[in-house]
Amino acid sequence: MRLEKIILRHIKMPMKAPFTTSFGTVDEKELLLIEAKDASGITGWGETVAFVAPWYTEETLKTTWHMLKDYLIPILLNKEIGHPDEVTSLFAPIRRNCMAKASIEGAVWDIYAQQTKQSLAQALGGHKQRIEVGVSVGIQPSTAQLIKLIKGHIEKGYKRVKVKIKPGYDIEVVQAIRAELPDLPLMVDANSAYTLDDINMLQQLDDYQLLMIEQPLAPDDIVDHATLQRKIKTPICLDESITSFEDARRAITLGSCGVINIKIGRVGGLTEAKRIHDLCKENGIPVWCGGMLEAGIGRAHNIALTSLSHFILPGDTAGSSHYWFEDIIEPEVIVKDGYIEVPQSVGIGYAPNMAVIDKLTICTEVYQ
Ligand SMILES: O=C(O)CCC(=O)C1=CC=C[C@@H](O)[C@@H]1C(=O)O
Ligand SMILES: [Mg+2]
Repeated sequence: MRLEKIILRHIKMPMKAPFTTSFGTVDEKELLLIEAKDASGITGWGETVAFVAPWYTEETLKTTWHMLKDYLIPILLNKEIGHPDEVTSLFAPIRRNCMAKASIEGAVWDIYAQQTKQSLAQALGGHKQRIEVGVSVGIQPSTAQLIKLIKGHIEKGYKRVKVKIKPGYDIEVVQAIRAELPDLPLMVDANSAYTLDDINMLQQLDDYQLLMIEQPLAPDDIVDHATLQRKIKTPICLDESITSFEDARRAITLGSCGVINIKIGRVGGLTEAKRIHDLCKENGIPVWCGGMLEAGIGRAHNIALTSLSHFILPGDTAGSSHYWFEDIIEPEVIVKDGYIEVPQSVGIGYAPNMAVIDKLTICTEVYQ
C-alpha cells in the first residue's frame, strides 16, 4: 500500500457521565480521527486515545497532533508499505510517543485488512467470534451511588466490574461492595496512587477475593511491583508500566505482575500489542484489553485485538452507549449478556458515521 492522503479531524464528544480517577475527571473526550487514503482507493481509520492533559501518561492530544504532523505522517506519506508490521520499524527511530504512533498504525492495519479481504480480527490472527467484556467504574461521590451503578452494570450483563481506588477511598469501598455483592467478579485500579509504604492496606485487600489490583505503584515501576507481588496474594495487573514488548518481558522476568492489561495506544500499536499478547501466552500471564474511553473507531480496534486467543479475561471495552449519546460509527458497539460479537466483515467491521463526525469536528487538516 501507499498512503497518498491523510485527513486529521479534531473532534470533541460530550460524555453521558463524568469519569473520575485518582488524578481527576474527564467529562468530555477530545480526540483526533485519522482517515488514511491508500493509492488504490481504500480508506483506513484510526483514533488517538491521549487525553487533553498528561495525567495517565505523558502524551496529550496536542503532543499526538504534533508528532503526527511533524514526524509520523511525513514518514508514512507516499512510502510503499508491504505489511503493517513495517510501520513499527519505520517509527523505531522516534522514541516513545506510543499513542501518536498507534493511531496511524491502526489506520494502516485497517487498510491492510481491506486489501487482503479480511476482517481486522482475522488479519491480526484472531479467531474468537465473540468477546467477553467488563466495565470500568470511576470514583463516585458516595459508596451507595457506586453500588447502585455497579448493580445496573450487572443487570446489563457485564462480566466483571473494575472500580477505581485512591488513598482514603479503598478498603472501605471494597468492603462495602463485597458486603452486598459477594460473588461479583471484581477488580480495582489505583492508577499509581500508592507506594510500598501502603503495603498494609494493599495486604488487607487480599481478604476480598479481588481478581487483581491494577497498577498500584508508580507508572514507570516494575521493581517495587515485584516486591509487592511477593507480599500479596492478589495478582497485580500492570497497565501504565507496560509501554512495549521489552517492558512486558522485563516485568515477567522480575515477577512484577500476574496479569497484563494491553492497551493498543499505550504500547504503540496493534503490532506491538500482538507481540505482548504472544509473549504473555508463552509465559502463562493472562491478558485483557484495556480501554481509554474510546470512541467507535478505537473501540472497533479493541474488539479486533481482543479476538486473539489469549485475551482470556474480560476487557474494558463497554458498549458505545456506556459513554456516548451518539457514537461515531454505525452500527454502534452493542453488548449483549456481557458479550460483543466480533464483526466478520472486511476491515474494522463498522462504518464511520460521517453525519455525527461532521457535527463533532472542531477542525480538519489534510496532508498529501
Ligand atoms: O475505556 C474504559 O472504559 C476504561 C477506562 C479506564 O478504566 C481508564 C481509562 C483511562 C485511564 C484510566 O483512568 C483507566 C485505566 O487506567 O485503565
Ligand atoms: Mg488502569
